[in-house]
Amino acid sequence: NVNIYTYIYLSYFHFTIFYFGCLVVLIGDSGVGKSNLLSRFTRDEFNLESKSTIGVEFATKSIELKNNKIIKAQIWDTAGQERYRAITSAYYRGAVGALLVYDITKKNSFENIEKWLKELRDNADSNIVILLVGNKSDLKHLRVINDNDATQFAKKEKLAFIETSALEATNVELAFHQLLNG
Ligand SMILES: Nc1nc2c(ncn2[C@@H]2O[C@H](COP(=O)(O)OP(=O)(O)OP(=O)(O)O)[C@@H](O)[C@H]2O)c(=O)[nH]1
Repeated sequence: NVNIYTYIYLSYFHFTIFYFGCLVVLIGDSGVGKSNLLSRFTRDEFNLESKSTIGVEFATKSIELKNNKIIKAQIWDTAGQERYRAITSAYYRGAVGALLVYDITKKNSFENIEKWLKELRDNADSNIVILLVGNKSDLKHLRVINDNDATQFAKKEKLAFIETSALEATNVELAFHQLLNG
């Protein structure tokens, strides 16, 4: 039971994909740092007390690819909270890439990657490029997921893998570029 406002909302987003071309989605548990990866990449901003995303937020940025082509990437930050699942899964369609994010200090967020990956594979186009991202690499003393476990998992699932810190701006640019360069 989708109401008329939801239809208008969805049509608007689908129009913007058509207009901007390259859609990337950020996926993962609530609190892993998706909103901050987006703000670091698009505005070079970090927010220590960022609020939970409601539904979907987006930002755009022009990126120069390896082949010198300049594309305008539209990046959607989807809410990690369970209650928004019904809205966000509709947005996977049409995405060329996905950053699948967990927090290196939260075991649950890594265990849930399997669930996110399934949701992504069930809803997204089959040729979508997926990058596994271990965020908050600055919190070395709180690390519970070592990069070996993540590398193993990524290999098994045929994903690329990178660790980032939105706080220290480590590998954030690289992650988006790697994703869009395919
Ligand atoms: N130390 C550290 N903290 C981070 C980093 N990235 C995000 N945070 C913090 O983690 C908390 C959650 O970040 P958000 O970006 O709001 O997380 P989110 O995944 O967008 O959460 P939802 O919108 O609920 O899905 C905030 O307090 C951020 O300041 C990072 O790289 N290092």
